[in-house]
Amino acid sequence: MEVKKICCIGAGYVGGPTCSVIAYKCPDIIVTVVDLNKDRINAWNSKDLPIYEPGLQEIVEERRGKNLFFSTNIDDAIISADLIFISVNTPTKTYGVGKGRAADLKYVESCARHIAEVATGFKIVVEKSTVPVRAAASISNILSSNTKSNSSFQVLSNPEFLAEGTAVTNLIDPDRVLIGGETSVEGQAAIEALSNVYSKWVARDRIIKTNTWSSELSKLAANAFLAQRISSINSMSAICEATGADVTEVANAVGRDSRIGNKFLQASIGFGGSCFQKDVLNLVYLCEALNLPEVANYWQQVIEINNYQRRRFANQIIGSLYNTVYGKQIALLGFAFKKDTGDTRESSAIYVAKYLMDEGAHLKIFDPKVPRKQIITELQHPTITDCPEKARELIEVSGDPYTACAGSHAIAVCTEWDQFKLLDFKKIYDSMLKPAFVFDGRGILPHQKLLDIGFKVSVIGKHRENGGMFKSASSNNILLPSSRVLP
Ligand SMILES: NC(=O)C1=CN([C@@H]2O[C@H](COP(=O)(O)OP(=O)(O)OC[C@H]3O[C@@H](n4cnc5c(N)ncnc54)[C@H](O)[C@@H]3O)[C@@H](O)[C@H]2O)C=CC1
Ligand SMILES: O=C(O)[C@H]1O[C@H](OP(=O)(O)OP(=O)(O)OC[C@H]2O[C@@H](n3ccc(=O)[nH]c3=O)[C@H](O)[C@@H]2O)[C@H](O)[C@@H](O)[C@@H]1O
Repeated sequence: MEVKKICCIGAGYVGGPTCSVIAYKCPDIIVTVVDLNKDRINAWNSKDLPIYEPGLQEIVEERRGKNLFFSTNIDDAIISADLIFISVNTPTKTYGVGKGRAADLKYVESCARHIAEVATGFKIVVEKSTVPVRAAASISNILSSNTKSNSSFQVLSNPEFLAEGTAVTNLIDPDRVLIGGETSVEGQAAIEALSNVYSKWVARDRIIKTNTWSSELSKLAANAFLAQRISSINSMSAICEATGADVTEVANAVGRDSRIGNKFLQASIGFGGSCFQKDVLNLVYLCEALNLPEVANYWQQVIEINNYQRRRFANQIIGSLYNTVYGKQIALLGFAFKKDTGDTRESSAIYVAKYLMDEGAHLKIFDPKVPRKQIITELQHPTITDCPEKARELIEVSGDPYTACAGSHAIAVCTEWDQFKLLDFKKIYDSMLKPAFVFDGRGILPHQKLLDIGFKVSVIGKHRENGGMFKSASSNNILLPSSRVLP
């Protein structure tokens, strides 16, 4: 079977870029991305796309109106498609059984019911969303229980591995494309049909074909392994700060072992983003449901270290500012969960801000891509504060980094935006209260230059000595106090 028309339900961070790239690489396929959210669809049809991804605007503008369409007419798109991607959100459940851990599949289920209701003829339904193992069985079940006499379905798993900020390059040149399906003849034919779409631009040997459950589990496993690496290096950063080691040197030495590899070893204030925490928790819940408590505990530790790292960074700031930040002004540089995106979902900056606000600090926040309203909404969320009015009084969103830093006691770098490396730090130093502190939670700033200017600098994973006070190799500028004294 040849796929000629694709419908994608869910015009989010995955559905939008993935289908734009399919439309770009397959001009003969008509791709329609649909969503219940009118504003989002309007934005996809405008100059201001709803998400920022380098290179995406050009691709959308090249194909939109030709073979790429964004619409709220979900029924029509389902009816005319040969292949339907389900690319809706699968957040952590906030209610009922599995609250705080299990994936909430209500949006996936509602898509399956919608497809069953309106589809006619044969459709390949592709699970693009990240789901627990065996979710495809539920989709199949809903589809087959509601099938009209003239419709039939094959369900595939085709998880997405793109990372935000590099979505377009990841989609154009993926490490692999994973397609899981039934081992039956019909299942294999459906796998082949989807594989033929990707093979228009992805080498055949990069398209991995597996059974459905392996595909679903591989997605959770990949995110768990990536998150585990970050928690591993962050756990090392704590040891580095308490000894004479430097986490950058350790990461380099460890990563040069080709069996380990050098990627994803950047110590930080903890991983953020909509998926790592959600998917690891999803895995933990799955293990518990499968009565595998030891495995569940193992993966739970990845989350515990991440929470610890966020808290540790905030505690370092508070400790260094003479154990109180009450009424003090702290500039947060960066609020997105990583550079090159405006996405703040589960950003570690939110938690650092929360811990500082809990101590009464005033925050001046600057991020090059996150709108002011979004920052305020995140910090007034009920999971972050029980008093939104008070939180509002403690937050000021600045339009540029210099305004954020002026009059501050300290700067905390929360996101690794390249532009922060090139700031005029002398100008910033002159505008701050003294002693002027910098807490580099991403290890990106020119530290020696900052020390030479007169800043007190603390870098995640860099050595503290003499009762926890830092000394630079070439200056006497004393940095972070810590809670412990070296033996
Ligand atoms: N954000 C990322 O970088 C990645 C996300 N994923 C996975 O992809 C899935 C989607 O994630 P995002 O795109 O980030 O989510 P998102 O929240 O940005 O987009 C999901 C969209 O689905 C729409 N939607 C929900 N139910 C619907 C329904 N019944 N009919 C029509 N539209 C509906 C929502 O309105 C929303 O616009 C999740 O399972 C996520 O875990 C996988 C890889 C990367
Ligand atoms: O399923 C998903 O949603 C996606 O999750 C991640 O992508 P993403 O969250 O967009 O971004 P990453 O580059 O993985 O960064 C995640 C977080 O880890 C942090 N990080 C990353 C790398 C590192 O060395 N250190 C570190 O702290 C980042 O700053 C960020 O907060 C995975 O990289 C993608 O493969 C996956 O498809």
